[in-house]
Amino acid sequence: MAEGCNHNCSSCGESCSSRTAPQSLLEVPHEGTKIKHIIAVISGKGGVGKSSVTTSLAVTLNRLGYKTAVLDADITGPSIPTAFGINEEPERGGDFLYAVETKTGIKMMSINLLIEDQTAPVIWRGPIIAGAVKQFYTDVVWGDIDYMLVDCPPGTGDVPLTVFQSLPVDGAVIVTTPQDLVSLIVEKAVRMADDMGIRILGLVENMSYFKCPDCGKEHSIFGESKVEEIQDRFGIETVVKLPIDPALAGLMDEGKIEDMPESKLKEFAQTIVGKIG
Ligand SMILES: Nc1ncnc2c1ncn2[C@@H]1O[C@H](COP(=O)(O)OP(=O)(O)OP(=O)(O)O)[C@@H](O)[C@H]1O
Repeated sequence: MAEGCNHNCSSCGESCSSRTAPQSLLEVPHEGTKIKHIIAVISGKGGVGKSSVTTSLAVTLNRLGYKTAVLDADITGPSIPTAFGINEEPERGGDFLYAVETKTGIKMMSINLLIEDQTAPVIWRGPIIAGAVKQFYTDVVWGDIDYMLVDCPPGTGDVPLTVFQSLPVDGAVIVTTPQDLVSLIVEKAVRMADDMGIRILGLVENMSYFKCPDCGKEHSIFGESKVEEIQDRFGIETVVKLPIDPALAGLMDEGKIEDMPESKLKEFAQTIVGKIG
């Protein structure tokens, strides 16, 4: 048994013959950070509107009265600061950073706030990227947060894996679009979460339909919705279909996502909050 053993194997890194539990890989946040719940936002593939959904969900949770934060873990394609219209450098204090605050009080951290030229590509290998994501959790003072949303890069690579292993994630929201391959793509995301012991809180089918502003008829631009099929197949109870909304895309581009009108995400957010408890 290791010297000074406190019998808590999960927090001990010693290679010890008396080990009764594996070492926890969970990172420890800064002492100035108190986060109650963490939700990872994932997608099987890129361009489905994951960042758009993350920021809209953050705005919705914030409006519901929860202290909300967004950790932009999409290191090579960060778009969270743009959506909030923020390009200020975070305040530094010793060897840590303070999360920046949007105009409505959402806390945020992104690699784009730390690089001088925001158009320069971040060309880092997987382990460095994963390290940066961990540091956004450990070396950033987030303050008191009810819900932190983690915008993961698309796919099932290093970063979602790091987020699931290193952060105390309560569950994941999967973002998808209606298309033939969606079932396969969602299955990958569901299985990754399952394998890591992370529960799926809900599924967002983004750009599900377009509602004609003249006649009100709904058109399935990218194909028929696959939501019901996915619900049955994977047992995901909470789903929402979001329309193609050019005005929302405009708000994202202009950095005014906080001016978005109330959306179907409100009910969705209330349901997942109820699930987390
Ligand atoms: N419901 C929507 N209606 C109209 N445009 C949308 C909608 N959702 C997202 N978009 C637009 O689609 C583009 C891609 O969205 P976004 O950046 O959120 O995707 P993403 O899944 O995060 O991409 P990636 O994973 O590749 O970083 C953006 O220009 C965004 O404004």
